[in-house]
Amino acid sequence: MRDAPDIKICGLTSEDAVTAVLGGGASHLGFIFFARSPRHVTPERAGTLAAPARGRALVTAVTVDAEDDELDRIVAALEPDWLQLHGRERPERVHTVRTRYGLPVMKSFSIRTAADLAAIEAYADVADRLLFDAKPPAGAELPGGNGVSFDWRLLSVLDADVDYMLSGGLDSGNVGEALRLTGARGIDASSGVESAPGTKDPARIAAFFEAVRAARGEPLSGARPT
Ligand SMILES: O=C(O)c1ccccc1NCC(=O)[C@H](O)[C@H](O)COP(=O)(O)O
Repeated sequence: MRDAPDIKICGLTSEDAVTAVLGGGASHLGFIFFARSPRHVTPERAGTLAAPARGRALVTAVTVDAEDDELDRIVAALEPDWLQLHGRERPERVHTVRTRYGLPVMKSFSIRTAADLAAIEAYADVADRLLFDAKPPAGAELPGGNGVSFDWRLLSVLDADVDYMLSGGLDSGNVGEALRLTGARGIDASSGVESAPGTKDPARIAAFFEAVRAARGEPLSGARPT
C-alpha cells in the first residue's frame, strides 16, 4: 500500500478548528495571510493558534506575492515550518524566499487545462513541493480557498517523482476519488471542511479524515477495536 498521504487543512482561524485538525491527524496546518480572505489571521494570532501543533504537525504560512517585510513579520511571529507561495511568484522569487528564510517552500499553481501544467518545469529546482489548486472562477476575490476543483485526470502526465499536494474543492465526498485518480502524496482542504467561509466545522473536518482513511482501507476511528 502507498504511504498515507500528507493532509493539510488550510485557513485555520480558531482554537476549536486547530484541535479538530490535530485530532484528525493532519500533517500540516495552514494559516492564511491575505487581507481579503475570510480566513486571514495576523501573524501573532497564527502564532498563538499554532502552539498546540508544535511537534505534531507542520505549520505552513500561506502568502500571496508577499514582500520581504511582510514575510519577515510572519516568520518572526509564527516560526512556520513551511512557506506556501500562493501568488504569481516567479522562480527567482521562490529561490530568494527559500534562501532568505532557510525554510522549505511550497509553490502553488492554478490549474484548469493541461497547458497550465507547463509552468511547473521552471520551478523544479527552486520549490520543495508543488501545490495544484483550481484556477479561481472569473471574478473571484481570492487566489485560493474558492472550493472549486479541476479535472484531476490532467495530473496523469506528471512524472512519478513530482511531489505535489492536491487541492481545490476537496471534501469528504470527493477526496477518496481524488486520491484514487491521482495517487497524490499530499492533499489540502479548506472550504470543504467549513460551515461558512472562514468557519471550520469540526464535524466536517472529522468526516474528511474518515473519508481519507476509508479510501485507504484503514479502520474508521469510530470502528476501531477497543
Ligand atoms: O483559503 C484562502 O482564503 C486563501 C486565500 C488566499 C490565498 C490562498 C488561500 N488558500 C490556499 C489554500 O491552500 C487552500 O487550502 C486551497 O486553495 C484549497 O482551497 P479550497 O478549494 O477551499 O479547499
